[in-house]
Amino acid sequence: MTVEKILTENMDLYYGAKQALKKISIQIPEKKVTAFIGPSGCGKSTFLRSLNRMNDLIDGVKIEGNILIDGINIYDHNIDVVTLRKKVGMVFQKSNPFAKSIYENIAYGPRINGLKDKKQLDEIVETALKNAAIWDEVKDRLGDSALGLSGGQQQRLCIARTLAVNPEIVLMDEPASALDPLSTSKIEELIVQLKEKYTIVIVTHNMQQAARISDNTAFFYLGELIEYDKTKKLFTNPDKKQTEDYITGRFG
Ligand SMILES: Nc1ncnc2c1ncn2[C@@H]1O[C@H](COP(=O)(O)OP(=O)(O)OP(=O)(O)O)[C@@H](O)[C@H]1O
Repeated sequence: MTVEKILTENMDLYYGAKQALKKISIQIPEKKVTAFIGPSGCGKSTFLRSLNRMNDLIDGVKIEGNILIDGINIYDHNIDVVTLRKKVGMVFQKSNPFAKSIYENIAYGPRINGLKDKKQLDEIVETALKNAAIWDEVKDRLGDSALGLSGGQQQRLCIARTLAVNPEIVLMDEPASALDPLSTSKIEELIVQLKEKYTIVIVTHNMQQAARISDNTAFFYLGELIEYDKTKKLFTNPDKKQTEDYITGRFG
């Protein structure tokens, strides 16, 4: 049975006077990978960022409609955004490790949440690095700078850093687009493993990637959600002509 984790109803988003998202209604299931695809500028990242209120940081953004996570409207006035962002973590296109050791990158989040016990921190660091499939590559050099890792390793480190604060949802904005094919396939394998424990929502420009790793795919175009279905169905037998034109490479 699939359990709904995220639900939006008639969500509109404006940057000043410009409407970037129009009446987005979607149900995103728990512990699955959901991919957002569509041409550049169609609103995928904007929508993704709305799911942990990252757009709050941009002046002039206005949101209407509902965004519910576990049935709770995340834009309610009594929502604590810091707690929300712990529950809904985010990984960006460009890996952004801190200029600190590998260990400190992972321990940072739990520490600012008040954890001081060295043994517990060690355990969290190890588990997060294992869950992000990078432990074996770094276990003998946890004290080295994270900046000495390869691009693909840095991205898995950033995923580990996100996992270390125990999120339930991980939002990923083109997490592999800056990586070589081998690192990309490692990230893809990792994403498929992560859905055992986490709800994953990923923006990708790469349709093959969406087809390989996601359970459900949403196709956005000009700020609208055109079609949303099981990935297999959407890529083999889409209902809408615009979806078909996009996935067959006729535009975008
Ligand atoms: N901070 C901002 N201020 C004003 N307009 C913005 C801002 N961020 C995005 N937009 C606009 O909102 C629309 C949607 O952009 P968004 O980045 O969400 O699209 P996208 O589908 O993720 O594109 P890409 O695939 O190129 O990243 C675009 O027209 C963009 O110019």
